[in-house]
Amino acid sequence: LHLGMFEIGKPLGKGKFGRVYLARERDHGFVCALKVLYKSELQTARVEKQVRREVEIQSNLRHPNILKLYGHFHDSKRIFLILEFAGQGELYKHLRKATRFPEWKAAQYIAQMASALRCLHGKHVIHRDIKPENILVGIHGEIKISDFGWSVHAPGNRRNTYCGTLDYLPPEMIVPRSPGNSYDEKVDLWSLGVLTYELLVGEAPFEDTPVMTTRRIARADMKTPSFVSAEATDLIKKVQQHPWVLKHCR
Ligand SMILES: CC(C)CCNC(=O)Cn1cc(-c2ccc3c(-c4nc5ccccc5[nH]4)n[nH]c3c2)cn1
Repeated sequence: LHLGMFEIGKPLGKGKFGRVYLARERDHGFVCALKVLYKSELQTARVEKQVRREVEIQSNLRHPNILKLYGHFHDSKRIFLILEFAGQGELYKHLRKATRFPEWKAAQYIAQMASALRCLHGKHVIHRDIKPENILVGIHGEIKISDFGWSVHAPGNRRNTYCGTLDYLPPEMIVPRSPGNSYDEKVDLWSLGVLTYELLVGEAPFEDTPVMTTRRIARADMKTPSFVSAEATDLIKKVQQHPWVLKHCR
């Protein structure tokens, strides 16, 4: 595998590290998303180990709703990741355009997410960063979880710092808890509840100032608009009321 094998097309987006380009493999015309990471940048940010872990995690996952990492190679300065090309791009762009999705569409997306999470958790991988920005849409409208930058092999502990939106953080990653500070795959289920709400309502359930968001998450203080069906409200509440979640909130 080397760069010369690929024709590089338009930029597809900018991750926290490096850029992603549409690319086509010359010999067979295979279309993919080629992500370029600069070794110097990864060293400065001291994330080489995390990138190696993410590559190892993503390379071993085979699921229609998890973005595939086909392979990787590097030259003196850069690391190249050969990622699956998602034909319909980023989910959050579709969400912002539509404001909110009809229930049949949100329900299909959540079912696909639940299936992908069963696969991840089956391999004791916690994603920890489920949010619309990390979900892509394939050519047939199916969703693809991406960006395992924060995934860890369960059980995780809270010492890993976390940056990014608070909206999706579950209580136990916010509220100081009993010693041991470990949490498990259920953090992704909390985020799945938040994602369900956001797909149906168009904004996150605890969206507020950072301080208020933190407080509202810890109290599971959220209101669901009347246009959300009783069944969907029940599902979101079920995640909030789940004995495991409540136990960890006190
Ligand atoms: C090892 C680690 C640091 C990297 C592994 N994880 C990732 O690279 C996560 N990641 C995936 C992407 C990404 C971004 C955009 C796309 C696209 C895509 N398809 C599009 C269609 C229309 C418009 C925009 C599109 N972007 N397909 N596959 C992608 C993959 C960016 N970062």
